Amino acid sequence: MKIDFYKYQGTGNDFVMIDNRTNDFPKENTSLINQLCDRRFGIGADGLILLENSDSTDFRMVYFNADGNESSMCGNGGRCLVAFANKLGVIDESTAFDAIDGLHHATVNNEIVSLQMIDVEKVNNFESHVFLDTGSPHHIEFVENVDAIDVQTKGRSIRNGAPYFTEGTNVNFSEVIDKHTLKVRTYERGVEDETLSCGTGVTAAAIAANYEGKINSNSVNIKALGGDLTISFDRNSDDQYSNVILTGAANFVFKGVFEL
Ligand SMILES: N[C@@H](CCC[C@H](N)C(=O)O)C(=O)O
Repeated sequence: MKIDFYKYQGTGNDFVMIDNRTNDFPKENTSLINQLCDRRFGIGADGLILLENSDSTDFRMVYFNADGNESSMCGNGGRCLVAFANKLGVIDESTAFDAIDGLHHATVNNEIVSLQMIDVEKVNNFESHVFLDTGSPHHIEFVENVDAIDVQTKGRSIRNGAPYFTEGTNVNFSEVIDKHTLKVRTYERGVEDETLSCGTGVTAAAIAANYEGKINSNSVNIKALGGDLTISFDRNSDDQYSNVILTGAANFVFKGVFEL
């Protein structure tokens, strides 16, 4: 069987996209997904995303990390999937779709996608870090010089250590550039490496910075290794945030076919 795929990237976080409205793709085949995402033996990507039919919205997002396992929400992947749905003609400029963490609204215009993320219900503040869930779990540490951090080594040890253990977490290191701007680097669970950008991660870093009073605005500019993003939000009460919108470029790279 031949399967068409499309490669997309959102600020350097890259994905294999498959239109699975026919349900032909064998999504229980973890080693196949892992191999398709492999940068030497496959197409190469941080994750693989299926666009599937939904009963109540325009489409459903099914996300797999590069290790082949289905995982929690991917913000950059969601933005890329919206651009893909637009390219396929499934949606026009605005959409509502289902993902593992619930309903998402989004708009796409000239490859710029704004994606509404889930509301944040709780921000857990510790002496050395902040932990919160923006659709995926994120540990955030604020540092003086993020370029000097060994994200691979430090991120991996935090991801596997207490209190996260086998379920793990994504790990973000963030430097405050000014009252509106953060630089963020992320070690991603399931990719088990630093990625060039992580949508749910930069969203978590922006909210953590607002919560800790490190930024004083409800619109935050993010500098990730792979490009720039913005996050806006409303702070409803002490640690509850809604209307969280992640905006940035989501670009088609190339398309191809593989054979099963
Ligand atoms: N790259 C993503 C996050 C993907 C999920 C993560 N690796 C996990 O398993 O928690 C993003 O852009 O949010």
